[in-house]
Amino acid sequence: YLPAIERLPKTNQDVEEAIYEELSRLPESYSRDALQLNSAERFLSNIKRTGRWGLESVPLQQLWAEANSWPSDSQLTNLSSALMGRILYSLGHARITKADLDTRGTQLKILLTLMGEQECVFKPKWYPIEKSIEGPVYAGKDRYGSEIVGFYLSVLLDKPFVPASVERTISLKYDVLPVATNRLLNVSLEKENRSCVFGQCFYCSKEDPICDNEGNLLTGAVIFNVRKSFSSYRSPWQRTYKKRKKAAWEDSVDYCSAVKTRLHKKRLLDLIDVAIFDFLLQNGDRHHYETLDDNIVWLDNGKGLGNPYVQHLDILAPLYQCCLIRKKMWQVLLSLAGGALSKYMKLMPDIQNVLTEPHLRAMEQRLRLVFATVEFCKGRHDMRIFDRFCHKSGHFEFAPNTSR
Ligand SMILES: Nc1ncnc2c1ncn2[C@@H]1O[C@H](COP(=O)(O)OP(=O)(O)OP(=O)(O)O)[C@@H](O)[C@H]1O
Repeated sequence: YLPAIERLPKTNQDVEEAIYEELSRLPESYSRDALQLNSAERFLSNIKRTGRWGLESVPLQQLWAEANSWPSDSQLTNLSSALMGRILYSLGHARITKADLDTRGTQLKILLTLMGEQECVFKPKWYPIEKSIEGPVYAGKDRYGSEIVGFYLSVLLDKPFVPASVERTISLKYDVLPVATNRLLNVSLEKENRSCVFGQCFYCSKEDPICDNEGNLLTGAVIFNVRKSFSSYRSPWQRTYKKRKKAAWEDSVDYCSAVKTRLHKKRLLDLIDVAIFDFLLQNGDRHHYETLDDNIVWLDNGKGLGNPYVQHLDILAPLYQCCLIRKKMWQVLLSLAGGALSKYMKLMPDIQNVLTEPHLRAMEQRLRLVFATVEFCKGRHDMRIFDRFCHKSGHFEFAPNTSR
């Protein structure tokens, strides 16, 4: 055996190999029977409260007013609201009264206004859900299902920072173009007798429009548009998006010490929370992050669910380079072990339309990789580092040993 110091990984590749080694001997305790998740149970029972989606009639204006009152310093979405089911139902069914270009971001999206004056973002379905996206983690166009599964995953993680998101099938021909603004009409066309929109964005082109199918229908994600302004920051773990050029974080195992000098601890722990969420979802394109009242909001989750046969462990770099995790996040992750993640994901509304079995299995495997990463950190560092958590005051504290 090498002395401990010589066994310390020198590159990120060594770290990833060490994590896989930990995975191969992950303690049994990480496979214990699934626990009951109170937050998810509450969410599900609220959805079912008044029929499948909460069909009792509440005026739409009142409903949207409620949803718009949620975003604050502690949440974007009130996951325990009794009106949640009704809001999801309305996102999926309320009449579209206006449709406009959404020029934010780099990918095609449409800004819909629903009856009752609620704006939402429509991200279309570009691929069948079974399609595996090859190439780098950021390859391909948005996956609409990733936005929806991202919302459900935020429920399971008890992190209310993802806007409500549902699957919806609309008709460009009958629902959208008749109420479209001129600027949206200007970027629409007819192709082989079907209505299409090519939009206006970095990756938009007339040659690559999104179109109704032969039945004049188009499926996508309808995402509640949060009426707040966010501050945007470059992620310290941003990729270079160039094959031959590595980012600083990819080149050094000790990268986190530099980040710690620039960011306060709460922000760092927030970034680690998001990295875990992104890793589970395989959302590897968080080049920037946005905050509301100093909390990171988990917007733009459309690059997940690309390839269920690849893990992209480097999305977890903030965790394995800093070896810090918020205590609450850790406890929630433990409660998802032993199959609870799959069990609750399968209970989410219409999940089979957006999440395939291979993707769900991949999420389970990634959860185990998160556990293996924590085991790696425990082996490499003093256990107290891993046990650190953050008080509201922003100071690190040492918690009692939480090993299982
Ligand atoms: N549901 C929403 N509520 C409020 N703002 C939103 C919402 N969705 C997107 N935005 C805003 O629009 C911006 C662009 O959206 P998004 O990141 O989803 O698009 P994108 O095309 O994937 O962008 P990029 O390619 O730059 O990642 C976000 O950074 C955010 O500021």
